[in-house]
Formats: sequence, structure tokens, C-alpha cells
Amino acid sequence: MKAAVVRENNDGYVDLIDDWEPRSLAFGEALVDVEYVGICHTDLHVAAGDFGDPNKMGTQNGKFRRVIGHEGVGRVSKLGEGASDYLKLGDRVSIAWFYDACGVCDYCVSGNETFCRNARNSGYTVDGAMAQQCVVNAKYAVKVPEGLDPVQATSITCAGVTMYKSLKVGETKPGQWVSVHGAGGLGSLAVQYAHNVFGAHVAVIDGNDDKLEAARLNGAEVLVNRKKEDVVARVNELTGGVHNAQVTAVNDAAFSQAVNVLRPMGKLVAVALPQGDMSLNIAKTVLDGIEVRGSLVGTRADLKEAFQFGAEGKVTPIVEKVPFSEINSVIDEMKQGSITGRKVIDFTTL
Ligand SMILES: NC(=O)c1ccc[n+]([C@@H]2O[C@H](COP(=O)([O-])OP(=O)(O)OC[C@H]3O[C@@H](n4cnc5c(N)ncnc54)[C@H](O)[C@@H]3O)[C@@H](O)[C@H]2O)c1
Ligand SMILES: CCCCCCO
Ligand SMILES: [Zn+2]
Ligand SMILES: [Zn+2]
Repeated sequence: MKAAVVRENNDGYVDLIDDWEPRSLAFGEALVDVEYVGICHTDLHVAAGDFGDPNKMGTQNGKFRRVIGHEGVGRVSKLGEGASDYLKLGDRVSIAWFYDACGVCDYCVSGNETFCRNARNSGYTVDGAMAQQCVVNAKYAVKVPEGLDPVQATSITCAGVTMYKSLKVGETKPGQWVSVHGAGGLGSLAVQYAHNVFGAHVAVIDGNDDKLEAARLNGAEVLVNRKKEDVVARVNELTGGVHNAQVTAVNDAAFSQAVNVLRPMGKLVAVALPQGDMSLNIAKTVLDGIEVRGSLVGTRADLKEAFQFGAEGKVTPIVEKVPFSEINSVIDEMKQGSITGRKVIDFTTL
């Protein structure tokens, strides 16, 4: 079978192989025939070894080869022993970054399971969705609701749930101002969840006018092109300062800008993962009571909620189907910042 695996030289691209075979099913696992898989910027980080070499975390056919992908959707085609308590054949399920966890630690039992120290991650510490078949833990594979387009569901599986959760982490309330730094895969959905679900006003910042226009059409009222305007001055001038800033831009500078557009007692919610450290204006942080919070994807409950808003038409991911053979071209486009919404690999035509 076909699969996309991290290259052994971690050059940031993937090898497209056709000798992929999923592992045999352990107790409680199920096999999924993959339909569609979105490419998240995290896949680029993984392929480049930014979080450590994923090929050293698993084997395939005796070689170290990790399948990427964690914005996957597909249908259950085989149930391992014990899986039928949770899934049935034909169920459409998601394959998300949060693959599974221990289920018993303080984080798992308090609604914070994504922070479990034994959590496993699709396309990183376990083989991911970018293959014709993928193994899932039946207890953790969140079902895609009927009525939600499967191609759009891929974007909610990571980008959508991540921003839905991070808006919760930012304690977003109706009528407040939210700034979204980066209008890419995550940012484009942050705009929709913030405006359509949380009832907030949205200011969006990017360097690409097409993405800013897409954000305007999805409810953003303030658009700032970082390459043409002073981000901090414009956002403060037009919003009076935001209540929370959602940083999805893969760029250190965006974090400093985010701090400086917050009104007193504002919250910076860090989501993006550029390599390096965040530099905070100490005086601003202290004198304005600023909070900085990190946010990591979403729990199974968050994903179920995020899907439901999609099924109800409150959010509509911008997606474009792309053939499996073009994965590395999509990686190049994402590096150039030229993708509005998400490119989604189509396994149904293989
Ligand atoms: N914390 C989490 O749970 C989580 C989940 C998913 C993705 N991520 C991370 O979030 C980041 C974004 O992922 P994505 O798939 O949306 O990426 P993307 O490439 O689709 O979008 C990034 C956007 O940032 C814009 N940008 C770059 N520099 C900017 C700047 N200085 N100011 C404003 N915009 C800027 C780019 O033009 C692009 O539109 C990645 O680092 C990814 O690893 C984190
Ligand atoms: C450590 C990387 C976290 C990214 C979540 C899914 O994109
Ligand atoms: Zn992701
Ligand atoms: Zn746990």
C-alpha cells in the first residue's frame, strides 16, 4: 500500500512508498481505510525533525520509517478484539494528533488528557494517517458526525479543534476582541470559530492578501497585512486592544506583536511552534497583568464539539483536494505561505 513517510535525512519532505503494511491489530484497536488527510504545518515540523527524529520512534518492515499525518478521516474496515465496544464496521472516524493516552493519570481524569505524559501522537510517535490504511485505538478515535463533509472534517481534526480549544483557553466571550496572528490552516478556522461560535469581533494579521480576504468573508472585521502596515499600531488603533491574542503564525515576531496588542488583563494563547523562545515585554506583562497560556490541540470532547459546529454549518473549512503524488509540492506551498485554508490528500482515488 501507499504511504508518505518521514525521510531518513529529515530534510522536511516525505518519501512516497508503496510497500506500506499497517501493523497487526492489538486489543482495542481497529483498522481504518483512509479517505482524506489534510497537511498541517506540524507535519512539516515532524518531517524536518524539529521535535526529534520520528523515525527513531518506531519501525516499519525492519526500517525506521514514520508515516506522517494527523488530519485524517476514514472508515473502519476491521475490528480487533475489544474494539466493537466503541466502533462498528463502516464508522467514519478521525485520526488526530491526540492518538491515545494512559486514561488514568491526573491529566486524563481531569479533562486535560492531551497533556498526559504517556499520550501518543499520530504521525509522530505512532504511524499516522497519510497511508491507505491506518490503525487507531477504538476508544480514542472520535467519530465524524453524519452530515459533515469528510474533506472539511479533516481540517477540524487538527486545525479546527486546536483553535476551538485555544479560544476556550483564551476565555473568549461574546462581544470581545480576538486577534488572530496567522491566517493559514489554523488561523482561517480561528476566525470562524471566534466569530460564529464565540460571538467575538476578530482582527486578523497575515502577510498574504488572499488569506486576509478569505478571513474577511468569514467574519473578520479588522485585516492587517504585516508586510504593509504596523501590526501593533493598526490593531490597537482599530480595536482599542484585544482581550485575547491567538498566535498561529510560525514566526517569533508574531508572539511579541501579540503581547503588544493586548488590552490590560489580556491573554496571549500560544499555539504556533516556531523554533526558539518567546521574548515578552516585561513592563507590559507586569503593568497590564498580561497572561501567556499554551494550548495543545483538543481532547476527544473538544473534537466532538468542534465537529458538531462543522456539521451545523457554523464553520466551513476552506479545503482543496490534492492527489497523493503532490504531497511534497503542497509542503513547498505551505513553506511559501501560499495556501489559503488547507490542501487535503485524496486517498479515495488511489
Ligand atoms: N498547539 C497545537 O496544538 C498546534 C496544532 C496544530 C498546529 N500547530 C502549529 O501551529 C502553526 C501553524 O500551523 P498551520 O497549519 O496553520 O500553518 P500554516 O502554514 O497553514 O499557516 C501559518 C500562517 O502564518 C502566517 N505568518 C507567518 N509569519 C507571520 C507573522 N509574522 N505574522 C502573521 N502571520 C504570519 C503565514 O502567512 C501563514 O498563513 C505551526 O507551527 C503548527 O505546528 C500547533
Ligand atoms: C508538538 C507538536 C504539537 C502539534 C499538534 C498538532 O499539529
Ligand atoms: Zn496539526
Ligand atoms: Zn494519562
